[in-house]
Amino acid sequence: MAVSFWNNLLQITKNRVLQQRGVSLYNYTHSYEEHVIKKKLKQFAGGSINLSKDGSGIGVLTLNNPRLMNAFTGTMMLELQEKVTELENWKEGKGLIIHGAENTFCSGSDLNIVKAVSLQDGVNMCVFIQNTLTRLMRLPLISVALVQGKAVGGGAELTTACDFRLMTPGSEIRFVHKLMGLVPGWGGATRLVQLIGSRNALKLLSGALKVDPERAVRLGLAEEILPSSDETGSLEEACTWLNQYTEGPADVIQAIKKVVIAGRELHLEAALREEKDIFGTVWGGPANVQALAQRAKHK
Ligand SMILES: CCCC(=O)SCCNC(=O)CCNC(=O)[C@H](O)C(C)(C)COP(=O)(O)OP(=O)(O)OC[C@H]1O[C@@H](n2cnc3c(N)ncnc32)[C@H](O)[C@@H]1OP(=O)(O)O
Repeated sequence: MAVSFWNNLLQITKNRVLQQRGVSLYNYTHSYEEHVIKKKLKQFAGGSINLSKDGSGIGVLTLNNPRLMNAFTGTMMLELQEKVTELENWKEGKGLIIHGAENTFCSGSDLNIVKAVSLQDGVNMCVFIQNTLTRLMRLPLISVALVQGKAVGGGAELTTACDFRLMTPGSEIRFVHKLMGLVPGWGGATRLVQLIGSRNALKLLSGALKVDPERAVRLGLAEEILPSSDETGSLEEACTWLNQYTEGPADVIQAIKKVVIAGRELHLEAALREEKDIFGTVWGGPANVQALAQRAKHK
């Protein structure tokens, strides 16, 4: 009885800590020191991560390294962390679309890094980006990966850190890790299992299968296949798709995403408590007061 009480308390505390923004799963006891790996990542420069935020609360994050099919260089990993921090603090934000420049999504880690770094640095880079993608997944924004062209390796992993995936005709998601003698390390395997179940995840990873849009929809990995395959058209279509979920005040949309994160990540009792706390942030708020004053009916 006493043991289960303490275990429960430990679990709740752990979950609370993990839910806090910017808190890493790893620290120096895991031989992980963020400032050391950041210095290393600076040595692998190239490409950029661009963020544009519009007045309606939709952000567009562009992976921009088209010469290498938008592979992640070290400086892009650093920039992604900065943009995630900016998005965590975006009070007016409601939604986020992640896409790649020049009509392809992302080919994972820059292979020049993979070739150059030691085992310890490789693992620490993996920790760095896993932390960033965990924070991305927990953003209080509704996020969409717009998959055009190819999402390969770490690029496939990145798609799983978004709430939804929309694919254009002819695009493909492929976990090629096995062919590289690797397994996912950016959190992609864990998230894939949560998204499509362990049997399907095992098939995609062990077969390094090419997942076309039709298969992705069948597996529940993608929501929809967009009609356009051109860059501008598909971005507009992704925005329109997202708008149906982001209509309304930012504080309410953010609260909705937060209760879903709590339900997904916490044990039942902790999730219920968290839900109550989040409820308390919108009760009596402007949107609530206005809806009551208008005697809103929902026919
Ligand atoms: C835990 C992290 C795991 C990882 O992410 S490990 C990395 C996994 N990714 C890969 O192995 C991708 C290797 N690349 C490919 O398979 C193909 O390039 C890919 C993405 C299917 C695209 O094929 P194509 O459309 O035919 O284009 P292509 O091969 O001509 O590529 C254009 C140029 O981009 C380069 N490129 C593509 N992905 C890269 C990468 N990840 N790192 C470094 N360079 C990369 C490619 O070498 C080519 O350059 P070049 O024209 O030969 O000089």
